[in-house]
Amino acid sequence: MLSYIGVSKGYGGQLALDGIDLDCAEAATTVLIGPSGCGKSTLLRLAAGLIRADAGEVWFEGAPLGAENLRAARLRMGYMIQEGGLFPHLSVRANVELMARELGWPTSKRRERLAELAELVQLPATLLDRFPLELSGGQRQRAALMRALMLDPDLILLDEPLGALDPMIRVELQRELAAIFQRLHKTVLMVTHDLAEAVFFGDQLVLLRAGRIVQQGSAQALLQSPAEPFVAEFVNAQREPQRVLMEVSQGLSAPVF
Ligand SMILES: Nc1ncnc2c1ncn2[C@@H]1O[C@H](COP(=O)(O)OP(=O)(O)OP(=O)(O)O)[C@@H](O)[C@H]1O
Repeated sequence: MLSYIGVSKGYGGQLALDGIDLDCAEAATTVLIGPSGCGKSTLLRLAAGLIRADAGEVWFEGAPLGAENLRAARLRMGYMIQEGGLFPHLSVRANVELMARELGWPTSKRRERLAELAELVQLPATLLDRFPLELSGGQRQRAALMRALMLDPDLILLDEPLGALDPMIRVELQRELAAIFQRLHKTVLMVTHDLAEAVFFGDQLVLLRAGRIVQQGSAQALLQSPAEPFVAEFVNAQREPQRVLMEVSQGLSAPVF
């Protein structure tokens, strides 16, 4: 569904990604983890076509992403950037409905989808007519998630989607989202700083360091057979590494919080 083939990307002469080869399998969730600045968001931006690789190619649905197919591809992707990226001059409703309006969805269809998504992310209907600055950080994040899901995309790109949520809503939304992704066979590429969340969502975990993939595979492999000392260091730097390890060994039956 989405593949990176020998992808490198630099900003102003500084290499942010260095020869990335990665396959994000269809109907599976791939989670990018790694220290700040290792290139996670850059991988999402490349998939969304916001930036172009200096070397290598990004393939989506069997074709390399390029000027000629980008718009059509983008309509099949939902992308939630870090901090949400809502337009400040538009209400939540207008933000979420933006692309659906542009595509000519009738009002009834837009309203129906909006209500469905508001229920999913537990955003009270009374907040839909507010502007982003009139919401809390967690409410903004939920609105941004609604916008990313509005067109029912095949590929969902999520950059720290649940970071600003309070723990209770976060756990509930994790469960709901994971169930939806699975039920609707969504292909998801997600960034999180939280290893427990990565383990919960990820069919495949990809650990990056300084623009390179250090290890990729199942949570079990990553946690129980680290490819190099850095992997274990990264795991041990988490808030509760033992708990994450224990949950993994018990079969990932529940969110590890
Ligand atoms: N627009 C830009 N101009 C210059 N440098 C950039 C730009 N965007 C990212 N970088 C640099 O590229 C590297 C990778 O950035 P990226 O945002 O992909 O990292 P990240 O892993 O998502 O980090 P974080 O976890 O902190 O969000 C970093 O060193 C960052 O400073």
